[in-house]
Amino acid sequence: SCVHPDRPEPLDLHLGMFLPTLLNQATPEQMERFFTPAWNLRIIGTYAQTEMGHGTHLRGLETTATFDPSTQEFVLHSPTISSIKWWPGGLGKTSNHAIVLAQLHTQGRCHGLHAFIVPIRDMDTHVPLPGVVVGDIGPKFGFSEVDNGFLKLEHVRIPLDNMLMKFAKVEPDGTYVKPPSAKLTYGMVFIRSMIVGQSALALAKSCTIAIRYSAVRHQSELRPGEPEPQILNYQTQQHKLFPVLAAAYAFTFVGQYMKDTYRRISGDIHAGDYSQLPELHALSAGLKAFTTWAANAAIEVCRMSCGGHGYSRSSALPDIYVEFTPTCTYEGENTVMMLQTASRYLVKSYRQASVGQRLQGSVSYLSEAAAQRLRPRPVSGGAAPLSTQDLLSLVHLYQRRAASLVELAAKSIQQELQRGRSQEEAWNHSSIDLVRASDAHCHFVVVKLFVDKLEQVDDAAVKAVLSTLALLYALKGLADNSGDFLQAGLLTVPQATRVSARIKELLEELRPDAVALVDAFDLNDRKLNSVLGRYDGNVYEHLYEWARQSPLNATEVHESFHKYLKPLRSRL
Ligand SMILES: CCCCCCCC(=O)SCCNC(=O)CCNC(=O)[C@H](O)C(C)(C)COP(=O)(O)OP(=O)(O)OC[C@H]1O[C@@H](n2cnc3c(N)ncnc32)[C@H](O)[C@@H]1OP(=O)(O)O
Ligand SMILES: Cc1cc2nc3c(=O)[nH]c(=O)nc-3n(C[C@H](O)[C@H](O)[C@H](O)COP(=O)(O)OP(=O)(O)OC[C@H]3O[C@@H](n4cnc5c(N)ncnc54)[C@H](O)[C@@H]3O)c2cc1C
Repeated sequence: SCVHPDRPEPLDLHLGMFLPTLLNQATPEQMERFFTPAWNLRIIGTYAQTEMGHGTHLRGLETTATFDPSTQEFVLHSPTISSIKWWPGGLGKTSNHAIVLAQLHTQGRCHGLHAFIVPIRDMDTHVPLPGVVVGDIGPKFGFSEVDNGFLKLEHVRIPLDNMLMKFAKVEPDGTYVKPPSAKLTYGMVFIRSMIVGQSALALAKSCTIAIRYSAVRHQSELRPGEPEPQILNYQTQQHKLFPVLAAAYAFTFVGQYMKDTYRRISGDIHAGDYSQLPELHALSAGLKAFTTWAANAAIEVCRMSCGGHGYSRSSALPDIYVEFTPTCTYEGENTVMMLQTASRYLVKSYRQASVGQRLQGSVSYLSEAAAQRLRPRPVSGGAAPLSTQDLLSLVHLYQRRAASLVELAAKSIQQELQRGRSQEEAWNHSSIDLVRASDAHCHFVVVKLFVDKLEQVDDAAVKAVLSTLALLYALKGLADNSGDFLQAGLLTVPQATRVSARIKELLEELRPDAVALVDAFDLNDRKLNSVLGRYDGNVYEHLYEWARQSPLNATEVHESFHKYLKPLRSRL
């Protein structure tokens, strides 16, 4: 539950990053010395990587760890104001240790970022240790339950074996031993993989609340003289909420896939096979960005679809938004993650496929596209016939859109180079296309995984309704991104018109099952914590009860009347 907290907590980083980083990067001796007491909450730790001046650019982090062979110690230091560690969760007041990422200096050379366990508070008194200046960074957009903190280290000494040495090592004489792969020290793949499941949970909660409320809320007049209809009967309300419902199912399946893939590949890595790490990094970075951006926007759609009561904290939707939205920033800012997937994986794979290499994994379609490019194009050149009913043909359409946008980005870089720009400038001047390519690749992966999952469903009725959701997810994505498909020659204007008509039919088909489909998430009232989303639908009575509990209603006449209003009146 540590990486799927219902509400942010000060121990999230201890459970979600400090312990997993020890598991991934500590030696057996260090596990003994640190993991056991950390598991028993004697040691409470955080993951202190980001500094005031750098969060994204890891190579730019300034904190130093300089090895002193005369005392067999590292000296940890924050050399500048911008090097002060800034943001780590639980750092301000809760943690007594931190895994500090610092530039390792030994024998006069810098060997880049490595992880060090630094005690920061006395284990008994909790007073900051000598050379440690630590505190909370102040109020934030949300996460008020978490003491995100700052940490300034003033020549703090720690023993040699406080550096996490499962991969890289420093010998007692200061000799640096390289890790088997420089990429192993990056980490963060675990949390990014878990965040995909968090996106699914945020969507499931939000659409459960909004769809249940839309089934009990009656408003306006559909047919003159008839009773006010459920707002869920309005086509616009269905058009807002049913694609979110479909995405909640889609991301649930992607979250499971991401977790399984993380487990499989990290197992290989522990066995010394690093070959799949690039795929895991690219997939976790891209899907973390894709699903959090989509979920972030969808939570707001759900809130606004509940009208005024959606803006009340009683709906829980404001809290879901405030707690979810930083996932677009932390654990790798989304744009940067999309660029990683494109530049470090998709374009590299495109170039390998272009010289005939057979690709594996989620980019195997780029080999197919490369082979296609070598075959003579059909004279018609037009878009293939479009079936708005056949899921496999829609998966293929998404695959071709992704291949087309990866090619467009790769060609943009080529054109920029031909204009005489440097490598770096050529990439920067193609970064909008690179992000679009990553987005299209991730979208294809999500649609494909959704359709693949249907093959595992035995119950015919369940398979039918999930297929309707998958169709809606795929066609809505097609409609929302019709420009990409039209530009790639994968869609014609008449076909786009048919897609819009089919979406309306699907909304109508889903209407009878909508409430059952959110009940199927099985999110109990305690977990939802929402008056609007109550399972019993008894909203108004509980809304009134909730309001009466407001602290402002503790007295009939609030003290502000006597303190401010009355004196003000007497002066007018
Ligand atoms: C409960 C939990 C709540 C969560 C609270 C939030 C916690 C946090 O936010 S912790 C801090 C998160 N911070 C980040 O994620 C930092 C994001 N920035 C980065 O990851 C890096 O700066 C990055 C990747 C963008 C660029 O790094 P840089 O050193 O320039 O690497 P770059 O040159 O792009 O790539 C070098 C190689 O490493 C690979 N690589 C990069 N990152 C990774 C990784 N994480 N894993 C594996 N490989 C990686 C690249 O694919 C590339 O491989 P190749 O050489 O084969 O192409
Ligand atoms: C709630 C919360 C909790 C956090 N918890 C932790 C924690 O526990 N531990 C920890 O170490 N950190 C933590 N962080 C910090 C977080 O990891 C960083 O904020 C995040 O990595 C983004 O880095 P930054 O803040 O420097 O933003 P920047 O990288 O400065 O981003 C600002 C803008 O610059 C753009 N940009 C940056 N680089 C590039 C590029 N190469 N190409 C194109 N555009 C670029 C970004 O897209 C963005 O639009 C937390 C942050 C938040 C909000």
